[in-house]
Amino acid sequence: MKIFNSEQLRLLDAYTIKEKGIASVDLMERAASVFVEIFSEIFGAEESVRIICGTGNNGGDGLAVARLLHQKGYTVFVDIINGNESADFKINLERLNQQQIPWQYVAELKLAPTDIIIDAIFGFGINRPTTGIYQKTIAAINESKSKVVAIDIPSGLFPDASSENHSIVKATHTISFESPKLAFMMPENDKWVGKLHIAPIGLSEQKKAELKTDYHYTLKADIKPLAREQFGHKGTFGHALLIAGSKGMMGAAVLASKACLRSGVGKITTHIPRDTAQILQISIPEVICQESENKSCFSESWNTDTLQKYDAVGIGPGIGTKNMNGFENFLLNFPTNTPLVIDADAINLLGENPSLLKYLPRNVILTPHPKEFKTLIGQLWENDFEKLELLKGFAIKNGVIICLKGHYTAMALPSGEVHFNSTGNSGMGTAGSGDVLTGIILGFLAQGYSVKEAAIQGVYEHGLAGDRAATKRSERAMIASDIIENFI
Ligand SMILES: NC(=O)C1=CN([C@@H]2O[C@H](COP(=O)(O)OP(=O)(O)OC[C@H]3O[C@@H](n4cnc5c(N)ncnc54)[C@H](O)[C@@H]3O)[C@@H](O)[C@H]2O)[C@@H](O)CC1
Ligand SMILES: Nc1ncnc2c1ncn2[C@@H]1O[C@H](COP(=O)(O)OP(=O)(O)O)[C@@H](O)[C@H]1O
Ligand SMILES: [K+]
Repeated sequence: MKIFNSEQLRLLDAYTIKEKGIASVDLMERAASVFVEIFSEIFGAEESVRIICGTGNNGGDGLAVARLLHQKGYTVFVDIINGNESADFKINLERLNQQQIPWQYVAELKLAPTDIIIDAIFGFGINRPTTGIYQKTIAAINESKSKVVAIDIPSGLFPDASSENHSIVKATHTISFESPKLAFMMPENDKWVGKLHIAPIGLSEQKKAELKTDYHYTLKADIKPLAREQFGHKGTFGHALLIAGSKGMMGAAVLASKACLRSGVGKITTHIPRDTAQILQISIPEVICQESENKSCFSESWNTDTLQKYDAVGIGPGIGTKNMNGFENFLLNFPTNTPLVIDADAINLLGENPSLLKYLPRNVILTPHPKEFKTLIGQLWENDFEKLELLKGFAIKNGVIICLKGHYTAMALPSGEVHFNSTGNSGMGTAGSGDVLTGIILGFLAQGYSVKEAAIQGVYEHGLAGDRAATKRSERAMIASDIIENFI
């Protein structure tokens, strides 16, 4: 799914009205009814609802929502912050009056206790930080004990730029129309957005396909697993090489190897430090163990020919950062066309010696978490929008795919595209989850997925397995092994 900016959403709105010949107020009605459908699945009619509206189209949505909830039997009360009224706002105010739904203009909002507040002050039309009565109202909403449901976007939040230090409504739920806003993908905005729901309102599919954006949100429909050939065998489903582990960190090698096998790969060889094979072999009998001649996981006898025998290579989980020479030697000898996934300490090694970046082969995926990303680029960022620009810049400059892990893992491609992942949960914030991801991506690469498919689909399926694990156990109790067990 594409993520559109506010300008594009306005275009889509206008085009849909023209193409489908529907009045803008009817599109507003559709948005309001989709909102009410989702809202009423979450909250019952016994809960009292106060709807706080601006006077633009977000406020108009609020008025239409008030009327539809009233018709469904909810007790509603509307507060309006006086301002320039949009045409569709005016129509909806008239409709509200016809139904005799109580409302008032507010000068200073004194909130009587209510179960739920619906926030309809500003939508994507916000163009400057909120001040005055708007700021005061937002503060009153945030200080109330009510649950808060934002229409389209929490009021005050900029959809396409950083809103640091602005006054913003703190929503428990955000029901957003048609596509998520870029701001929702940023960890710094988690506290405002709450649980995100996407509500399609039927904007023009043709126009959506035409409009170009760098930003995408991966959903089930975007996932196209490779067909498994009926006559295929372990020799055709790919042979992966994983370089992982060090003394005390063999669990990382175990988790990544097992996840790689579960991803459907034909064979995996796991290259580990000398005298550590027993741990791996007892944990996973299916793995081919290859011990290094030395105590690090880097072999001195590797050359391009030996590495070329594998369909894909993964390096990093649990390797430590002691052997820069070994890593350098590995990269210098790495075959140009073999896909490679680089994780964990291998990323830290690259960060310590950026001159090695030029030796990266063609098909590379890096999977840092934010701390590793900081080490890799050697600088910090002011806010998450700046971090996103740095991520894009890194992918473009180095011609690699880089997956910045987190709640909405961001995958930046050398083309400048960024794909945000929609699956996964906070239960995955547990040691070893990242090793599992490396194993899955490696397995996908070895089976013949392109680097783009392996990154996007690997991250999606990793999150999906994490969501299944959380359902069976709980976000609190699940551990990384549960992600592997729930990969199907
Ligand atoms: N996709 C769509 O295009 C649809 C949009 N709809 C709704 O329309 C909303 C956008 O409506 P509008 O463009 O009318 O804009 P808003 O309702 O978000 O804001 C209204 C106006 O407030 C003013 N404003 C901006 N920042 C301000 C500030 N800090 N202090 C005071 N005034 C400020 C601006 O002039 C802005 O146009 C969406 O978020 C959504 O809720 C829906 O009604 C239907 C379809
Ligand atoms: N709150 C969260 N929501 C969704 N996914 C998460 C969350 N926390 C962690 N994850 C996922 O779990 C994995 C953790 O990786 P990482 O930090 O490298 O762990 P480790 O180093 O312990 O293996 C990443 O894929 C990340 O996207
Ligand atoms: K809003």
